[in-house]
Order: sequence, then C-alpha cells, then structure tokens
Amino acid sequence: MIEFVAETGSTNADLLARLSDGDRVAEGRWLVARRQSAGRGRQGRTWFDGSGNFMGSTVVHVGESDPPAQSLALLAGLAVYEAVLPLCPDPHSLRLKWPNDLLLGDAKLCGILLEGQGKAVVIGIGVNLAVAPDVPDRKTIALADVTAAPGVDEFAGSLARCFDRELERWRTFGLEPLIRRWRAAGTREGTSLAVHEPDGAIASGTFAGLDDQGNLLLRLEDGRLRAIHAGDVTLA
Ligand SMILES: O=C(O)CCCC[C@@H]1SC[C@@H]2NC(=O)N[C@@H]21
Repeated sequence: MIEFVAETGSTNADLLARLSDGDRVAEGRWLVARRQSAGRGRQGRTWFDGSGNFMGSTVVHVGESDPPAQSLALLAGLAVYEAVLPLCPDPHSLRLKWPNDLLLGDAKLCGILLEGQGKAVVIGIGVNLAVAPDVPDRKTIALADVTAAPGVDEFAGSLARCFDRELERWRTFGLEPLIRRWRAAGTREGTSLAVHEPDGAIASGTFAGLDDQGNLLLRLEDGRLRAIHAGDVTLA
C-alpha cells in the first residue's frame, strides 16, 4: 500500500516516529511525500526537495533467519536500479555505486538512507525524476534530463513492486545471488575511487568488487585488498 502525502518534514522521520509510537508499520507499506521540508541525506546531509521527484520510505522487519540488515542497502539499490532501468535511453549508463547510490553516467540520480530502530529498518529513497539539485562539488542529474520521466505516482508503483520482489528473493535465496546481481549492475571493477571513511581517513585505490558480506573491496596502490564496511565513495 502506498500512502501519498502533500508535504512532510521527512518520510524517514515519519516512519521512525510511527515505529516508536508502537505502530508496527507493515512491510510493503510506503509513505511518499510530494514535498519534504527537512529531507535527510546520508552522513547528516540534507536531501533536496524537488517537486516532481520521488521521495519515499518503507520498512523492513529483519527476522532471525534473514541475511544481515546491512545488506538491505544493496537490496534497496538493486530495487531502484530495476525500477529505473527500463526508463533509461542508455541502460549501460546506469550504475550502482557502493553502498547505495544510483548514478546515471557519472552523476547522482538517486540516494538511499537506511535508519534502524530495533529490528526494523526504515529505507528512504530519493530519485531525481524531474529535477536535479545544484550541489557544490557533486554531479547530479534528473531522469527528465535524458528522457520523458514518469510522474511520482507511476514511479512509486513500479518501485514498490521491484522492492517487494527483491525482498522476497533476499529472504528466499540469501545474499549470494543479491551480491552477484549487484556486481553486474555496479561500478565496473578497476575503476579508481576514494573512500571517505567514518573516522575521516581517505583510502584510495581501485574497485575490486564486493566480498561475500557485501563489503566493498578496495585494491590499494600496493596491491593489497582491503574490505571497507562503511564510508562515502567518490569515483575518480
Ligand atoms: O544522502 C543520500 O544519498 C540519501 C538520500 C535519501 C533521501 C530520501 S528522500 C525520502 C527519504 N526521506 C528522507 O528524509 N530521506 C530519504
């Protein structure tokens, strides 16, 4: 079920508040805002409020036998990738960037923010359907820059279907096929990148894929391989 609201602060904050008020918020339920006055991005950044863009959140309740909760970042990325791919005039230009951005060419089209509350994970997704923000030092793009972009309602329906399908596969088949499919849709191996780690350190190297837990593998300049568990990646 998709609930549309004309305006709110942040759909992620709203679902977290409902969870802390004791509302279970069923899986498959989405809250989609036409405008957000306090959209949240990763690492404390704000998320641009673009009219005509998709801004919505859903919840996953992680069970005992589910794969690790952090792999939901990869799942969400793949769901958006699947929803956007049929709309792209040049499908090869659409690529996932670890952990959970979607790029069109070298510019950001979509961002995903996961916020946990107990065993529940709120997954917020922002897709620049109509308009891309102007962000200093970051390239951004909207789908409308390259094609006739769908409206928010239509896109919300197809994203919800893709997300449900990925969630079922994740529960049924586990991490291995998810990681394999993510790698096929992700940054090409050998691409130079810099990882801005949570402690402020910056590690440089080339992308060497993902390990079997979904961590980024960075090939360092001295040839060693390092698994990165968290960070912000920029492609060189
Ligand atoms: O920084 C990022 O790349 C993640 C951005 C996530 C934005 C979405 S828009 C819907 C949901 N509500 C929020 O406040 N943030 C997420």
